[in-house]
Amino acid sequence: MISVKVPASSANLGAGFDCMGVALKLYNIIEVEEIEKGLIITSSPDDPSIAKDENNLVFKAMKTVFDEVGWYPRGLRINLINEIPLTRGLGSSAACISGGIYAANLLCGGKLSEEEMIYLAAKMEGHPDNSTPAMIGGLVFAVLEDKKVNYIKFVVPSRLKFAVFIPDFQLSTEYARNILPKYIEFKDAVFNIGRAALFASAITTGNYELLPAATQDRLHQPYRKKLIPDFDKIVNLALEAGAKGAFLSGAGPSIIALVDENYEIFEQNVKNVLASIELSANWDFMILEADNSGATVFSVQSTSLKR
Ligand SMILES: Nc1ncnc2c1ncn2[C@@H]1O[C@H](COP(=O)(O)OP(=O)(O)O)[C@@H](O)[C@H]1O
Ligand SMILES: N[C@@H](CCOP(=O)(O)O)C(=O)O
Repeated sequence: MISVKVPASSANLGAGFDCMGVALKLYNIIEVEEIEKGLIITSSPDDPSIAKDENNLVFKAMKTVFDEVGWYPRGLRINLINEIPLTRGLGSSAACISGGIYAANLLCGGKLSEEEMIYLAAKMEGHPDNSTPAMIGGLVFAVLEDKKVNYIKFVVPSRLKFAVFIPDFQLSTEYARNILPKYIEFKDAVFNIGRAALFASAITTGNYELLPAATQDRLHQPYRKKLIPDFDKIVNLALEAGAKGAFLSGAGPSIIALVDENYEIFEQNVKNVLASIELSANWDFMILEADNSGATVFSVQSTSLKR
């Protein structure tokens, strides 16, 4: 049995739609084992949206590796231990895809390079900003090309924290992508380009005072916030509590805020306000650090199956 640990991820990071994302210390564990025959899939906690057949996202990701290398197990047992909330904008799908590809590559003897795995995952997900940090960790600037992903990984210092606000309702990424406009005004494109560049410079040089300006967006949040009634209240709450920027996590509905070393004061301020304001949904709140490792082998136990 091979066990792989794969992190959650928060994509876009404000202005960097489809090209910036960070891995977070919140994990799924994917356990895989070759068996004599058949496909057995279990998950905990179980969730009706998690398929237990060949439609399962982890299995589909594993199959892309088997198809790529031309090797197939006789049968497969997959056990999923899920900490990443599903369909909340925290990269649960990317964790399945990158974790499944990473696990399958281990199962077939490591035939794919890291670059090939990164590309396979981004191609399957459709954008590289979740799957790449889920695979390699860190805060990643990434662009999906025809046959590869061009990326830079930045190792995030522990002084930068990520406050995550998670509501009790789901918003599928597919739906949240379909509502985006096909065309935007030139000035909105220019607005985002500048802030994405400013974000990359501010985060890598530690100029966190620039982050509130650098995390503003006109490409996706103005459209998606209409689906999240408490969006403005939560963003303003975080900024007033001292966050260095607050914005939609991925396609939402979760909201994420950047917090520096004064995070304990921030946390207390947020908890006080969350308990007192009227909101349309119940919101969980946690402060996470960035994960700088990505998908890793959690454990390997020798399998009983002899070829
Ligand atoms: N642990 C999991 N096991 C199997 N499938 C999963 C798991 N987590 C997510 N998925 C699949 O991914 C879908 C959610 O993907 P998506 O809408 O992109 O949400 P997110 O913002 O969490 O990535 C779920 O409906 C399910 O099909
Ligand atoms: N760039 C994507 C990111 C989706 O992230 P997820 O965690 O919500 O799947 C988008 O904004 O659609």
